[in-house]
Amino acid sequence: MAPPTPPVVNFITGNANKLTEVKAILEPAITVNSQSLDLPELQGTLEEVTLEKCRVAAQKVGGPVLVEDTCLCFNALNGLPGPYIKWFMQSIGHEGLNNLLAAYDDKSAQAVCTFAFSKGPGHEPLLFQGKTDGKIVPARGPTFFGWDPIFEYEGETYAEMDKAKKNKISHRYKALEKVRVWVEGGMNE
Ligand SMILES: O=c1nc[nH]c2c1ncn2[C@H]1C[C@H](O)[C@@H](COP(=O)(O)OP(=O)(O)OP(=O)(O)O)O1
Ligand SMILES: [Mg+2]
Repeated sequence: MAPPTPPVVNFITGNANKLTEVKAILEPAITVNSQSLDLPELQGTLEEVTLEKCRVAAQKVGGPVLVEDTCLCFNALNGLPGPYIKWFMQSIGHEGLNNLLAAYDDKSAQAVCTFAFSKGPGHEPLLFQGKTDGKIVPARGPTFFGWDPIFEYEGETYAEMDKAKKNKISHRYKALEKVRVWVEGGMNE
């Protein structure tokens, strides 16, 4: 008998680094197809931002979609920049993000990944969240993925870390574990 075909998800993102990690974590158990769409992102809580992103993606694609929104939350700033980290990264960069915490002793932060899956237009998305605690440090390591160089976990920044290691402890890995269990369990609501 032929082996069963793995389930397929359609991951919508404009970020090639995210796609690489999602494939590295889920495949071969789950096949990851992808479409690159630049989705508008609302203001609000991380859950609201991700839910709306997923509704819009389902509408545009006209079928089942998986999307993800990533937040970097500084504890001293009550969770900011949070879902706005992309704009902070683009405008003030690694050094500016460190400077935001200069007035505080508490440099602790949380990386949060929220995936949302919708069966298609009009179907309310389901959320899957993963969090990893770390701290904000001056940049160390290669600079090709976002804030990886300033997020330190157990003595190493995400950027210094071996990719395979990041994909075993990251916010994205923890969220995708929940996605995987749900997909392999038959994707019931
Ligand atoms: O593991 C990560 N390590 C370092 N940086 C990261 C990571 N994951 C996302 N990032 C960056 C990308 C973007 O600057 C912001 C999240 O914004 P976010 O809207 O989720 O990502 P995006 O707009 O690049 O892609 P998408 O098309 O999926 O919305 O944090
Ligand atoms: Mg985005």
